[in-house]
Amino acid sequence: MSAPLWPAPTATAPVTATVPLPGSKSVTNRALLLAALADGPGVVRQALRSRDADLMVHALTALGAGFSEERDDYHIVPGPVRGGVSIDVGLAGTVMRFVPPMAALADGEVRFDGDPHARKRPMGPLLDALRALGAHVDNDALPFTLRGPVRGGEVTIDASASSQLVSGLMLTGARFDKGVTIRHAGEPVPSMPHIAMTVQMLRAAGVTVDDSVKDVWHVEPGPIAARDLVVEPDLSNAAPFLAAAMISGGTVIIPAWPYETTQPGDSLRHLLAEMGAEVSLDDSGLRVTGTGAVSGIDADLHEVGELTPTVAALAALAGSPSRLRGIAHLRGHETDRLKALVTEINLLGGDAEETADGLLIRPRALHGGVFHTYDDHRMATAGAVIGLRVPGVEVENIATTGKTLPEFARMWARMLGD
Ligand SMILES: O=C(O)C1=C[C@@H](OP(=O)(O)O)[C@@H](O)[C@H](O)C1
Ligand SMILES: C=C(OP(=O)(O)O)C(=O)O
Repeated sequence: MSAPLWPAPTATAPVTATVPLPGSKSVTNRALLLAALADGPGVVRQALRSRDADLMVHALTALGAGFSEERDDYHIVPGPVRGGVSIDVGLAGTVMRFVPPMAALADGEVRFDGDPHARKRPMGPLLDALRALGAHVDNDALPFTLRGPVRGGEVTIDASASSQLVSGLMLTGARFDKGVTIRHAGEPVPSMPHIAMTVQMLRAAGVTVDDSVKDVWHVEPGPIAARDLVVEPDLSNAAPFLAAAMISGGTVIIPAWPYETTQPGDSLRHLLAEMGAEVSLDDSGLRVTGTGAVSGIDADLHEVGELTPTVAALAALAGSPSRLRGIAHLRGHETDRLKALVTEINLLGGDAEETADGLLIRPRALHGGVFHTYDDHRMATAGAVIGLRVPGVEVENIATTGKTLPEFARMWARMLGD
């Protein structure tokens, strides 16, 4: 049975809206895992509530942590890490890469599996690293069964497919007897701000991390301090809403935009300005005002790959060509995002082309049609962005936004004044 179609609303007037956003997926899932490994009970406030966050809570619960909820706050009581359990990672990169190193602390086997496409996402370098550190793992991708213990020490890993391979080892690293030293060898690691986020959150939990040498990260063994922390809004999920301001010639404000952050979504301030928006940040939040016209862009998105679907949607509506570079690793995301974006933009009459490491998108008038989403939350929001300008776009399976933003369709309607 095919997934239902969501008629994407068109913007009939300039969008003027303030859009508060739920917590960051990346901060939430790091904070939950660190809390489960901490030296006492902790609190994660304004956490994201979504499929990826739920999968993390279920995984950590299976491994022995206690969770109670109060609105969007989680109270976490760590416990000894226990084995003999099965974990569903869904399609969540943060669950499939962050939880196995923790499971290597368990007293028995832990079995991992996920959605059909999760079996295709890169896991091999992480599982090899866990083997090199002492674990037994019976496969090179999902599904696999892992048995510790891991004593820690030095390991070399090719993390060019995903920064999460490094973050995963670091997050549990302090709990290995010998800590962990990770050396990257290979093409450049993508999404470095996400590694900076890992380092920053570990340090905030009292863990000693040395990242002074390029491509080497050392995590000292020791306790992870329990914390009471507030999660920042998800800046990557701000992208489609801010794009709406640009396309419609309106203004969108995202409250509580942090002045300092490791979230890659902060780069939207520069990217959208380059594409023609007026952007300002003050105590009321981030304000983006558009003219209705979008300029094409030549951008290296290697560090901020998860912004690509929105930038590509804007590029498909732009008045000049765009070149998006440094994003070959997006082929291993929720779906092959380069292929998916080219296919769907071109099905609507656009002119997009895949390159070795990115996309070329040239201006061409688009028409309505079905925008397929491949179980990718950011493909769904990209379809919604195009639909604001192009009548008759129907996004397949808008519910896939539940991976990180279950309220997307309602928030979109509210933004448009419905
Ligand atoms: O560590 C994280 O929270 C993330 C790292 C990035 O992964 P890649 O390095 O695989 O791009 C990013 O794209 C993903 O959405 C979240
Ligand atoms: C790549 C992404 O997710 P994941 O955490 O599953 O890797 C994303 O959200 O764009």
